[in-house]
Amino acid sequence: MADKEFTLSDVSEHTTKKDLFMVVHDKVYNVSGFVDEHPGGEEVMLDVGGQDATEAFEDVGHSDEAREILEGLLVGTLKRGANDPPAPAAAKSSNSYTKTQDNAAGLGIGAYAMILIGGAAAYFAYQYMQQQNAQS
Ligand code: HEM
Repeated sequence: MADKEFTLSDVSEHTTKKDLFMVVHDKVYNVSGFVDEHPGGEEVMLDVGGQDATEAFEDVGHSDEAREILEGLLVGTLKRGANDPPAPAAAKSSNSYTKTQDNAAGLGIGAYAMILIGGAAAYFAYQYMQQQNAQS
């Protein structure tokens, strides 16, 4: 069922709360069962129902958990016709947001490593000096 192909006009026929489809990154999702549970409210889901919701979905910077839920709602792929608008550009806001977090974490680990290495170097230098003093 998940490899079924839909056109944008097929998707646009599912716009009610009980029968709601949306497109995210050229995949078609049946979100009817999830509308009531959506933490962002049903209003926004109904707004993009039957349409390409890629930008709306990415603009919010949804979590990985949200993406997992999305996978469970997959019903098929979008077949773009010659007259259809092109696919929106690949994820931007949410990705750069996660990347910033990754970088911050990376820096954090780097900083800890510096402190550890610096501490160890100071310790050995101190030991060395003690030895020198003891010899003289
Ligand atoms: C099937 C598609 C969608 C799924 C599975 C989904 C799932 C979720 C989940 C799990 C959250 C909680 C926060 C997080 O984990 O990121 C969330 C929050 C939110 N979603 Fe969605 N979402 C979908 C579509 C949309 C769309 C199309 C819009 C918008 C226009 C939207 C707007 C929001 C907003 C504004 C929040 C933040 C709510 C808050 O923090 O108060 N979502 N969504």
